[in-house]
Amino acid sequence: MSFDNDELRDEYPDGTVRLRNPNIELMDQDILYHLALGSGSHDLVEMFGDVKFVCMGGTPKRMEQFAYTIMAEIGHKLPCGTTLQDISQFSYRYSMYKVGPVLSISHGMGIPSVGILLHEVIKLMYHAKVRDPVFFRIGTCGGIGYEGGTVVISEEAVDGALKNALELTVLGKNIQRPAKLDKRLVRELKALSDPEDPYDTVTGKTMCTYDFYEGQGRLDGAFCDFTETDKMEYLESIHKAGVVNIEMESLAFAALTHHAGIKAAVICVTLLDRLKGDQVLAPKEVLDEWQQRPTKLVCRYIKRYLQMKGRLSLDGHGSICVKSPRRFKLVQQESETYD
Ligand SMILES: O=P(O)(O)O[C@H]1O[C@H](CO)[C@@H](O)[C@H]1O
Ligand SMILES: O=c1cc[nH]c(=O)[nH]1
Repeated sequence: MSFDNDELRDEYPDGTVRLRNPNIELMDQDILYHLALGSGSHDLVEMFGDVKFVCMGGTPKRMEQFAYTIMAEIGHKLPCGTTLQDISQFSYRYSMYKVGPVLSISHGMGIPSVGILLHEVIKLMYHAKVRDPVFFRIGTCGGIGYEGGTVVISEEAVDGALKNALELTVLGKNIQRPAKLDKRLVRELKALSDPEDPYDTVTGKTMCTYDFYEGQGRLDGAFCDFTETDKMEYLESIHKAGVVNIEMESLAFAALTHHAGIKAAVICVTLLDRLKGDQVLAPKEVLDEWQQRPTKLVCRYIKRYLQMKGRLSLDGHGSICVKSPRRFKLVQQESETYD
């Protein structure tokens, strides 16, 4: 198992995030407006320089819960009597929590929302001089041929017409950005799924649409100009083309991280099988439990990374303890044969 972004090493040997925008370094300060942060008003290196993992998901609640979960998993301690603070609370747009090397951020719904956030988080990584960050989207989706509760790791993202690129209109012209995800990261995450998990973890193509209803071929929106037969023909055709799930952010997530040279993965849980229906019918408690599933995989990955780097070790009972140099050696040996 390797955690280095080898393909990008040649381009950015020190691992820092480079912006493909010469304007930024000429600016006196850069205001990250939607994060309520700025390079002039905040010491971004001090605040974020140790970040390694950036985890994003749709809702503020999910990402707050994720922050507390990862805090317990890696044994991160807060000063006595304090709670995690939403760093971006005064943006009133996104929520952001920091737990040691992990950032947990809500991205809202859809490509425009996650796109704006990615511009600012990628710039944040640059200003903070973060090295080789790994980005995860922890989401929900509709399955194609998979029951609710299945975890899907995206191999690539495609749009509603099966194009593997994000199309943007810039200065009146259409440009395309390849929506590629890191193949090795997909394999590493898949390898962390446990045969004992009471649900399947699968990989495949993820379709990303601009809409939840008509865009995903639902018959139950406020408008619908197609028949059930049209819908089923479309869903069967994308299923045949290798699409295993549909959601609404992966295209921008894959395209913008790839353009920035950042390793990224998308892990979603299915809320229903779209070949069987349109409405999300599972009870709230079941949906809440399902949403923990992608989180578990990401926690395993982060813990494994910290173990390999000697920043975390587990005792024989799976509880977290401060590693001794000897134990670190053992962890390293185990890790080398891990993949
Ligand atoms: O659960 P999240 O991360 O919000 O993702 C999925 O859920 C939303 C639709 O309900 C869309 O944003 C879709 O991509
Ligand atoms: O069907 C679904 C479920 C969750 N999110 C989506 O975008 N689609």
